[in-house]
Amino acid sequence: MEGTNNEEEAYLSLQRSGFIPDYIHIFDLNSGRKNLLDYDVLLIPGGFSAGDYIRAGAIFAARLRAYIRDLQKFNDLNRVILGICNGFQVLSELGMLPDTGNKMERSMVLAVNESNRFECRYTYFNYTSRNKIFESAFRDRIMQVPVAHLEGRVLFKNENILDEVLQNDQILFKYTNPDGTGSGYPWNPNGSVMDIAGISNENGNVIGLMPHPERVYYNFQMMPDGHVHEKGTGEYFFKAIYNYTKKLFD
Ligand SMILES: NC(=O)CC[C@H](N)C(=O)O
Repeated sequence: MEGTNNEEEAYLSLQRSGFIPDYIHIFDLNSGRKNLLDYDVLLIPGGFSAGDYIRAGAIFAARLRAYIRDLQKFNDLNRVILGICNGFQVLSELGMLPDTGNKMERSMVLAVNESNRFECRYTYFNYTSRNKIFESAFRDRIMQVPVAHLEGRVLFKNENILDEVLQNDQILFKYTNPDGTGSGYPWNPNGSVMDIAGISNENGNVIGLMPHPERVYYNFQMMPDGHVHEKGTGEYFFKAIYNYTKKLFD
């Protein structure tokens, strides 16, 4: 969509992980030239869709709502729907995240960062979930990953939603300091509740995260921090999705 600006890194990351990617513009859906259901994975990339007017992701989500049946079908087929940064904002606007109880009701927001400014720098996350897609790639690892957003502060509509999210093991990625012993600003760049950097739906196939693994596919894109990074965080991330998706067809 107009204002998206991370599609190329996303495309290349998918391609390098084994996928055969394709760009789909919202106009391709409007004209019927492309159909979401012809694909096995949908990635909504980062950017400033519609200039972040109203709220980041709100206009993109309103326009995607025309294809909500296809998105639901995608979901029913267990196919991965991934939203990175602006894509995460879109999925939460659509009610596809955290979607506790599978009702597709909007129950979270990505509010303006507590610092009230755009935060663009490296952060770290740790992985504490048992989500089947990322379990082997990330279990007990602290990963470095960049963020770049103004509206990244995860807030749930009420305590019940947070409780359900916790019960269902939907928190995938949490910001942490580099040794995994705590967080707080600046390690949590936005003030997200429980240091949330990324979550999934109840079933685990719809995933949203604020950090950008597609910007660190290679280890030379990682910030030198005294640790040996054999691979970029993005390679682990996208290959995990590729391996999961491939299994759906085996
Ligand atoms: N990198 C991004 O996708 C940014 C998302 C959105 N424009 C924000 O600033 O919050």
